[in-house]
Amino acid sequence: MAVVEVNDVRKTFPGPQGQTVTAVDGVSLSVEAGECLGVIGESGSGKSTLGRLVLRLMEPDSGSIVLEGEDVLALSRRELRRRRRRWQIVFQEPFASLNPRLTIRQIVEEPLIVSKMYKTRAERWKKVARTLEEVGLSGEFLDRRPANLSGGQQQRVGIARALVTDPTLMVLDEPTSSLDLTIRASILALLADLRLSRGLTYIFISHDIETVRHFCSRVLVMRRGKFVEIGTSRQVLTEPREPYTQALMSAAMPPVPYESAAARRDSGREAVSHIQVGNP
Ligand SMILES: Nc1ncnc2c1ncn2[C@@H]1O[C@H](COP(=O)(O)OP(=O)(O)OP(=O)(O)O)[C@@H](O)[C@H]1O
Repeated sequence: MAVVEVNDVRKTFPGPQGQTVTAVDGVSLSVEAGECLGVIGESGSGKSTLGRLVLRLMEPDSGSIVLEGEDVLALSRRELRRRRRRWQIVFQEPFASLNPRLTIRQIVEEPLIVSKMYKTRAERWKKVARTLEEVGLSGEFLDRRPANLSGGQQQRVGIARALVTDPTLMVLDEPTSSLDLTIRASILALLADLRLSRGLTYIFISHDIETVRHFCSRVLVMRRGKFVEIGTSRQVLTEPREPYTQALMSAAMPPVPYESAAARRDSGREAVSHIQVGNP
């Protein structure tokens, strides 16, 4: 079943000199349950705008967006708020996306309050602690504030905040690009494990072609708001049809190694040799 069906979506913004910037220009895509679709393209190609449109965090000018069979654009604000718990986002800059005045417990609890998932605070706090544990943060983090955490820990909180409402779909908007290389690997390993253990569907937005190659089964290439090509990562990133994709690839960075727990189990190795999957 397709979790995401986007058809001919378009979004314009007023530009700085009074002109119109077309950020997303007639893009269509679909994502199957449990799949990870990578979205790549150079800076300004419309990837983040597309990610926000899919979750209706901004309104498209035209097109249709269907999530889990629901016409998202037909939902009232109230209905959308209720459904939001199933469709979440993880942002690029964890610190900027976390309210510095709140404790980690309050930050991760907030989506539960908004979605009215639990009746009592005790139930919510239990769920918050369980979710933080799932992303590798122990109870000692509950009463800390974002500024007292490392970048990797902050992004784990960002992931916990998205995960706490038990979503089916997560848009990951460059979730590791602000992090150091080794920390990046451990966050990617966490995201890969969560996808398998929870059966999550991901839209993974990234500049980093090698990460997308390892992380996603299919990839969509965008240029200046437009769809360039889509296909399996193997096909698009080994034998790209479009010259633009070839050009992107020739500017690509070396790979970030990571290994999911499932891959480690499958290969009979629990410990990871080339990266630290810890709690940076
Ligand atoms: N809120 C906004 N107001 C005006 N213009 C915007 C807004 N958001 C995005 N844009 C413009 O839309 C275009 C696409 O931006 P977008 O951030 O979606 O691209 P991107 O591929 O995600 O880039 P990056 O990789 O740098 O994050 C850019 O020209 C950008 O300047």
